[in-house]
Formats: sequence, structure tokens, C-alpha cells
Amino acid sequence: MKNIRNFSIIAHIDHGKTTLSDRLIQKCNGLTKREMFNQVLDSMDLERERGITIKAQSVTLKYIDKNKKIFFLNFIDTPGHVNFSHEVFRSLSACEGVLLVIDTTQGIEAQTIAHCNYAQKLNLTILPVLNKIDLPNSNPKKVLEDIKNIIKIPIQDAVQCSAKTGQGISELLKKIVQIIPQPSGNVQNSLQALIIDSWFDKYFGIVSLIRIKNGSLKKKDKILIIRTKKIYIIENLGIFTPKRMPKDKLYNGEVGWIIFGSKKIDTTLVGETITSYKNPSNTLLPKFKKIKPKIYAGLFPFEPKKYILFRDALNKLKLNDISLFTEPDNSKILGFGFRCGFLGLLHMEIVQSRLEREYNIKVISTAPTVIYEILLKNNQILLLDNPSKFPKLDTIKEIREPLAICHILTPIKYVGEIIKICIQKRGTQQKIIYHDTCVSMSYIIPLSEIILDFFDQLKTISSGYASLEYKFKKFKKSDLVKIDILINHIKIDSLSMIQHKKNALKNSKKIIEVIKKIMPRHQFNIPIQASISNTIIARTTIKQLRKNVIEKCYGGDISRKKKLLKQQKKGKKKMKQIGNVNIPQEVFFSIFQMNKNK
Ligand SMILES: Nc1nc2c(ncn2[C@@H]2O[C@H](COP(=O)(O)OP(=O)(O)OP(=O)(O)O)[C@@H](O)[C@H]2O)c(=O)[nH]1
Repeated sequence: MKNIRNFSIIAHIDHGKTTLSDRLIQKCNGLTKREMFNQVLDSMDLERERGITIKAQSVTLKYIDKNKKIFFLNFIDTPGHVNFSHEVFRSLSACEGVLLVIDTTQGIEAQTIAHCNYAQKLNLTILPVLNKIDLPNSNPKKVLEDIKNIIKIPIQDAVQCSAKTGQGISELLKKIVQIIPQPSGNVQNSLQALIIDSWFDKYFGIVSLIRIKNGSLKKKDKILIIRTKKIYIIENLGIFTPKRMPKDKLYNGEVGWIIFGSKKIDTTLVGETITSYKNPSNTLLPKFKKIKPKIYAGLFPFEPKKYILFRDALNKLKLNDISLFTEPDNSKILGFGFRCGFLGLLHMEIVQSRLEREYNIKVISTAPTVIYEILLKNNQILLLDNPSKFPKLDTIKEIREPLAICHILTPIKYVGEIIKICIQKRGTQQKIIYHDTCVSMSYIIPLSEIILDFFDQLKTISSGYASLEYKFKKFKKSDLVKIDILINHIKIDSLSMIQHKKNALKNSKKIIEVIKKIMPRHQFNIPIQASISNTIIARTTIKQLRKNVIEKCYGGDISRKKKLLKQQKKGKKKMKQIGNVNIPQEVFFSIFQMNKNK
């Protein structure tokens, strides 16, 4: 039987997870820094040549202890950002243990606690790793105290190391094999494997990362997805070392990749359980929790003729992004597109930039919004994720907005300022606990106030030290109104927004001023107005301008004139023509500018 250890590294952003991973690869594969660089780079070049996307989120390492016993260490990478906590959960479901990396110059932060809670819920062995001990301001003693008092896990196995210099790494490897348990399961049982991740590869079709709990899997095996009853044939399989290394067979306890032999994307695979078609198991492995999006926005292809390509690209992205929600949408102004749900702004930005980078599709996005619950007079409840679909006012009994519970961890000296912005964001305090040098506090804050810039503001006032973790709590009745924006008397449905009554006038004035700044002048006056229920509450005007680009060409150089006119036409192409007005795409995102101008 192979000695296997499956683990993940969890950490707050920048605490050194990537550096430590590289260090472990280097140490186990006996590579020098240069060789490692080449190895990773080589495989990337190879992949790039064939246009394949690398996604080596798991690496299998060979570790030989001092008694010459061989261990296979599978470590599964996890992203560190607050938007991607669900990805952490996914990776952890395939492990028996975690390395909890803490930067000893920073100490414990909100995400350290949140990730640790996941690991505890899954009953994983947690090995604290105190990193960056080479730095002069490192304070491992204090971090150990905090682990004991705040996270409340045993500290006797904690390892102190520097991922940068390599100090303590041998000790860490020894501890990994010593305290993380060998995976359970039996090779004789029928196959049960969990799909941890899935992505689309131009050449191979669907590729998945799996963890085998029971049984084994080899090339040409016919497999069955238990829940969907879909059947596939395994075309190829193997492990990442970090290169993609083909293998003959994968056994229980192992983590590896499989190629399905299917190019058709008709299903989401992540979280599904695979079994053997011939000798099937009926038991599903615990599925990941489906994460509900926190914000919604409309995405529309900038060039309407790319709609089909856009739809296919979104489907491919959804293969490994189970939290991306999409639904066909139609805007009077922007045409056919999709209403998409995201975990947060960063997630939204990543999706947009992947569409542009990987699929060459430029999109216009509407302002992100949270989901509102609307109680109608006929007692029906409507979940509204698109302000342009706001029902008629006289049909509404009550509007409820989503509230989130926020856990903030900060050094004591920033507490006052943080409380101030929490109040400004309509927050109500739940709890505040003073530890030695830091404070943990909980606030209930409307989700709409958090999604745009709360995290950035928190980081700015605390010089980057405060950290935030939040989750949806409940819907609560609130005084909300829908604001419409009209440009040259045309209602721009994709610019409608829902705001608290208290902020409606102030924000309406702000947004029309932002639009005024972004919009080019035309050869006529353009009024920009904000309205609530057809009553104009704010207005500004873009004064007319006759921009004659050829006025400098007195004389009559006709070819130069033509060139200038062509350039002017090109400039116009980047804008959306609505009525007889050209609107630059930045306008559709003006709600962000509005918040930046606060
Ligand atoms: N001095 C010192 N610096 C370190 C050590 N480990 C990591 N760093 C540095 O800390 C910074 C963040 O390290 P990363 O490994 O990128 O952190 P991460 O946790 O992977 O960050 P995310 O991927 O953003 O979550 C980098 O500049 C590293 O060089 C260490 O042991 N000592």
C-alpha cells in the first residue's frame, strides 16, 4: 500500500502560501531554484505552444523520510481571497489535513479564522505553520498564544519556518507525514471519486481534478456520474508533479487528473461523484455546498454579433466556476446578454477579464447590485436581482434588503475609525471583543453597502491591517427606491439602481455628474436626469459642441481631411449609439466612479 498524505495550505492573503508551496516542491523533488523555475516554465511553454491552459492546482510530491520510507504528498492549492472562500472548502473536501500558515509578523487575521473553521467542520488535522521567522519583527511566541486563545487549537505540533530561506522546512515535512493521517478507503471497493475541479481544454476537452476515495481507475474505464447518470470513457489520466504526468492507474487516496473524452459541455461536473459503470457504487460523496452569488450584474457583448460566442464562453467558464450564475437577459438599450451572479466584485472582474483574455469577447457590464426581496400587495414574494425589472410602486407592500454579518479583526488603534465607517454604512454593532493587541468585532451591515468599496475603505484606514469576513444573514424591510437615469430623455434601463431613500438624492446628483464628466459633447445639448417614479429629482446638461476636426486643415488637403474624418469615425465605434447619442462604455459603470468620488 502506498503511503499517501493529502493536505491543503490555508492562509490569509500574503502570509506565504505560494512561497511555501514552491519551497515544498523544490525540497521534495530535489530541485534547485533554477531547475524548479525551468521545470515549471518548461511545462508552461509546452502547454502554451499547444494553446492549453495550465491549471495545476494539485501537486504530487515524493518524500523519503530518514528510514527510507516513501510517502506521496498530494497538496491541493487554495486561493486566498475573501471572494473565494468556497474554493477553499472545495479543496479541503479532498484532504485529511491542512497546513495553517500564519505570517508571524502579522499574526492571525479574519480569514485565518474563517478557513480554520472550515477545516474544523470537516474534522481535518490542522498543523499550524508559523512563517516568516527570518524577519526581524517576527513574533512566533505571540502568534502561538493567539492560536491557543483565538482559534483554540492545540499548538504542540506547530512548526516555525521561513518559506523564503528554507529554514524549518525539513521539520515541517517530518510533521506532515507524522500527524496527517493516511487516507481511508479500500482499493477493492467499487469506485467512488469526487470531482474537485473541472475545466475546458481546447485540445483535450473536459479535464477534471479528482480525489479517489475508494477503488481504482484506469484508461478506457467506463465511468458513471452517479447523480446525473451520464456515462463517459476515461481517455487518459495521471497526476501533476507539477507537470501533467500520465499514469496507468489511479488508486484510492490519490488525487489526479482525468480526461473525459467529451468536448460537449452540457453539465457542471464540480462536486459530482464518479463511479464505475460496470460495478457501480450508489453512494454519493458529500457534495460541496452550492454557494449563492452575492451580487448580480448584466453582461452584454460589446459587439452584439458575438452573442453566441459569448454564451459558449460563459458555459466554459462555468465548468470550473460553480458559483458563477448566468441567465439570459435582454436590455432595451444593450440587446441580448446574460444576467450574471458573482461572489463579489473581484469575482466579477475576473470573469470579465477572462472573457476578454481567453475568448476575445469584450463585454459591457451594468452596475452590480445585490438581490432584494419584494413583498407584493397580493402577498407574492419577488426576488429582484435586476433593478430594471422593479415592479410598479403601487403593487408593492414592502421592500426588503439583504443584511450581512461582518466579522472584522483589527489592531486596537484603528477601532475608532472602523466603527465610524460601519455606522456610515448603516451598520449595527453586535459584538466587540478586545484581545491583547487586536480587536474582533461583528456588525450587521446591508450587503449593498459592503460590496462596492467597504473592504477597500477598511484596508485604507487600517494601513492594510484590518481584515474582513462576511456572510449573508437575512432580509430586512428597508426604505428603498428605484432611481432611473435618462440620457437625452431616453431611460437607460441598464443604469437603473436601487438606493436607500436617505441617500437617493445625494447619489442621484453624484451619478449624473459622473456621467456628465465621462460623456463626450455632441453637437446639441444633452440633458442627463435622475428620476424616481417618473419624477425628475436631479438634472444636469452637457453643453453642445461642434467639434470640427478638419477646421485646422485650411487649404484643402483632401487626403488628410479624409484621414481625420476616418479617425473620428473610429473613435465613435468604441461607443454605444443610443438614439442619436454616443455613450462610452465607462458610463455603464459610473456607479463605481460615484463611489470613488465620495
Ligand atoms: N521574509 C520572508 N518573506 C516571505 C516568506 N514567505 C513569503 N514571503 C514573502 O511574502 C510575500 C507573500 O508571499 P506569497 O507566497 O505570495 O503569499 P500567498 O499567501 O501565496 O499570497 P496569495 O496568493 O495572494 O494568497 C512575498 O513577497 C513573499 O516573498 C518568508 O518566510 N520570509
